[in-house]
Amino acid sequence: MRTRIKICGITCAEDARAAAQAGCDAIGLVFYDRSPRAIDAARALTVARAVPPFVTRVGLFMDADAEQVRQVMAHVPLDVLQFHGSEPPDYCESFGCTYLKAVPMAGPETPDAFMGRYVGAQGFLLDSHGAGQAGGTGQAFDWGRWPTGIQRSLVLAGGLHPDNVAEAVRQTRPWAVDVSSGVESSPGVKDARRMIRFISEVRRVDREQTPTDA
Ligand SMILES: O=C(O)c1ccccc1N[C@@H]1O[C@H](COP(=O)(O)O)[C@@H](O)[C@H]1O
Repeated sequence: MRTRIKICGITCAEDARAAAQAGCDAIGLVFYDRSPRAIDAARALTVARAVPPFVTRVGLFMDADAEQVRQVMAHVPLDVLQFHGSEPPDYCESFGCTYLKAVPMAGPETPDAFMGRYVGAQGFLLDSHGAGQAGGTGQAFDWGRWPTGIQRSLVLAGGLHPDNVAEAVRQTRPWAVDVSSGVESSPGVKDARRMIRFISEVRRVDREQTPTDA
C-alpha cells in the first residue's frame, strides 16, 4: 500500500511548492492563533493557490468558533477540515465538508471509544496530545497503543521525523502519516531536504511491504 503523507503547518507558498515537489499528498494550514504555524485567511489563500492539482488542502482548527471556520472556508479553497480540539461530532458535521478528527492519545478515553462517537468523520488522526491540548509539539506516543482491527482510515501523527518514520510505519501500517515540526528548520519554516528525506523513508517502507511478482 502507498502510505499517504500530509505535511502540516505550511505558512508560505514556497514551502507549499517544495512539499508538493517532494511528493506529499496533502498540506495542512493551521488556523489556530497560538500556534507558531498560525496563518490568516489572506495568507492561506496565497498558499492554497500555490498547491498543484491533486494535492489536498487541509484546514486545521482547534476549538474555533463555527463562524471563524465558515469565514475561512468562504475565502480559502479547503478540501478537508481537521479538528484538533474538543469539538463535538455535531459541530464537526455542521460544515458539510469532509473532516478528520484528531484523537488525543493522552486523553482519558480509549481510541476506539473516542472514534465510535464520530460516525461522520472520514478519518482519524492519532496524535500524542491530551484532551483539549494542542498538537505540533514534536512528541510521539507509544506506537504499541495503535488500535488494530478498526475499519476506518487512521493517520499517524506526533513526533514523526525522517529518522523514525520508517519504523513508525512498519509498526502501525497507517493509512497516512502527518508531520509538522519534524520537517522544519525552525517553527513554521519547512526544510525542503527534510521533507524529501521524510517522504523517501515512507516510500522505502511502502516498497518493503509491496509484494513483488513471482
Ligand atoms: O502544528 C501545530 O502547530 C498544531 C497546533 C495545534 C494543533 C495541532 C497542530 N498540529 C498537528 O499536530 C500534529 C503533530 O505535530 P508534530 O509533527 O508532532 O509537530 C501535526 O501533524 C498536526 O496535524
